[in-house]
Amino acid sequence: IIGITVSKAENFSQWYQEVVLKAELIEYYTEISGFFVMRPNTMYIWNTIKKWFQERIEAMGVEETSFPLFLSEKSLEKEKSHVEGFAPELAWVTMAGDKNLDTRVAVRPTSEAVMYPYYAKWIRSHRDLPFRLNQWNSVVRWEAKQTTPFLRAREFLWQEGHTAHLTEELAGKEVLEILELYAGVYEQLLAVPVVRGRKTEAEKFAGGYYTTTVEGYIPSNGRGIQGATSHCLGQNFSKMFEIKIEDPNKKGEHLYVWQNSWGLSTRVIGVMVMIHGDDKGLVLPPRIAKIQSILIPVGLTAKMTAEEKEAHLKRLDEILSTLKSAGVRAESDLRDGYTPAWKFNDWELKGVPLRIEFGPKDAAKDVVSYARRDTGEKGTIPIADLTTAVPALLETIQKDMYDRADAAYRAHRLQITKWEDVVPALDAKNVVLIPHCLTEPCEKRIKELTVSDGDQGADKAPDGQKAPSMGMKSLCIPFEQPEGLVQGETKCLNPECGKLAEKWCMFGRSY
Ligand SMILES: O=C(C[C@H]1NCCC[C@H]1O)Cn1cnc2c(c1=O)CCCC2
Ligand SMILES: [Mg+2]
Repeated sequence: IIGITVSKAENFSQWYQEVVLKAELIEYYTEISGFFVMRPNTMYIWNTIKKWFQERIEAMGVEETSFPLFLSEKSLEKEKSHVEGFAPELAWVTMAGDKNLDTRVAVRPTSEAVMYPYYAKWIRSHRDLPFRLNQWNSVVRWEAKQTTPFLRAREFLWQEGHTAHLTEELAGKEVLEILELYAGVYEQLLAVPVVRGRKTEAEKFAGGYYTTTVEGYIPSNGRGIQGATSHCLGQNFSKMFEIKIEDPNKKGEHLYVWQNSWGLSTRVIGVMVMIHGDDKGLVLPPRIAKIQSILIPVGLTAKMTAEEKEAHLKRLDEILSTLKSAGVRAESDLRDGYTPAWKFNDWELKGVPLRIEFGPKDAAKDVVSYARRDTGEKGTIPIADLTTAVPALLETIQKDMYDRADAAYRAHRLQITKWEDVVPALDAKNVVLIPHCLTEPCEKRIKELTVSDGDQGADKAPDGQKAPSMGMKSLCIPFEQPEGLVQGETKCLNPECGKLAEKWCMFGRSY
C-alpha cells in the first residue's frame, strides 16, 4: 500500500510518522538518531513562513546577522545561572582531525552566549538603541527524550531574534508585536488557531524576565503544545554580559539595556501536520501548499483516437495555463502507466488542497470537475469561471480549515471551577482553564495530582494497554481572561493549595 496503513484515531504517533515519511516531508537520518532530513516539500513550507515573517520584521527595523555555530565554555560560564539545567543537552566538539582542541567548544543550542559579548561591544549609547538582529539558522539540543520529526529533534531550523531597548516599556511593546507575528504564522499561513498568553514562573525561560507564548492544541490526543515564544529578558543578560549605555538622563551613570529574544522553529510544521492530516495523509492549507491544485486527465479510454486524446490534453494544458496566470500554483499529472485512481491517492497522500479532473464528459460541457482535499466535497466549475472560482475556492478551503480547527480548540478548552472535574476533562482530551495562584510549588503538585491511566489521548503501548499518562502542566496565562474570578475572593482550584487565585490559567497534558 502506498497510503497510510493506520488510522489517525487508532494510532496517532504511528499515523504521524507514516504521514511525514510518505508525504515526502521527512527522511529519517538513520546514521544518528534524533536527526531528520527535511525534503523539498518541507522546505517549501518553511521558506513560505520565512518570507512572510522576514518581510514583517524587516518592516520593524530588524536586521539580519549570522553568528558562529560554536560557543566557548568561557562565554557559557556567564549564563551558568540558568544553563546548568540545560547542560545535558549541549553537544561538544573536542577534537579537530586527530588533535584534541585546547578547550572544547559547544554547538549552539541557542545563541545568547555567542552574540551578547558583541552586543556589549556594539551598544554604547542610547543612539544605538533600539538594537535589533535576527538570524535564521539551526541549533542542536541533544534531547534525552524520544525524538519525533519536527516536534522534538536534536537539530532544528528556527529563527532567533535578539534585541536591545532603552526601557522596559519599549522592550515589552516589541515582545507583543513579535508574538502577534507568531500567531499570524499559525493562523494566517498554517490555519492553526493559537491562544496567546504569558508563561507562569515555573514554565518561563529561566534566564528571562517573562515569557509570552502562543499555545496550540492537538485534538487527536488532547495535548497542548507550545508554538513559539517571545521573551522579555529584562536586564538579566545585559548584567551578565555588561551590555550598558551612558544613561541619557543621568550624566556619568550607566544603564543596562532591556532585552528581548524570540524564536519560532520548524516545530510549526509538525503542529500543522497533526492538526489537519487525515487517514489519507497530509492535508495542506492552500497558502503554504507548493502545489495548490493538481490537474488530472480522466476518461482517456482506448476508444479515443490519438487525435482526440491529443486535442483533449491540449485543452487540459490550456486550463493549466489559465490557472497559473490566475496565480494558482497548479501542476498537471500526465504520467503514463498510472490510473486516475492511483493518481488521486498519491496527491491526496501529499496533501494537495484541490484536485481538478478533466475528462471528455467535462470537455463536452466546458467544465472541470473538482474535489476538495479537506472535506472531499466534489463539484464542477465552468472553464470560463476558473480564474475567479479556483482562487476563491482555495481561500474558502484555507478559511474552513482554520474555522474547523478553531471550533475544535474552543470546544476542548474547558473552564473548570470544581477540582473533581479536572482529571475527567483531561482524560476526555481537553485542556482546562482554572483559577490558579500561579505559584511554582502548586503547579508541581497539580502535575502529580493529575496523572491518570484513564487518558483517552494516551498512546496505546504495544500490548494495547494505555500508557499511564502524564499530569497536566501550565500552558499559559491567557491574555484573554474569562469572567468569574473575583480578586481576593476566588481560591486557587488546587484543593491542597488554599491560596487566592490570581488569574485563570490554562493547563493541559502537553508535548
Ligand atoms: O533558547 C532559549 C531562549 C531563547 N533563545 C533564542 C530564541 C528564543 C528563546 O528560545 C531557552 N533555552 C532553551 N533550551 C536550551 C537552552 C536555552 O537557553 C540552552 C541550553 C540548551 C537547551
Ligand atoms: Mg528543551
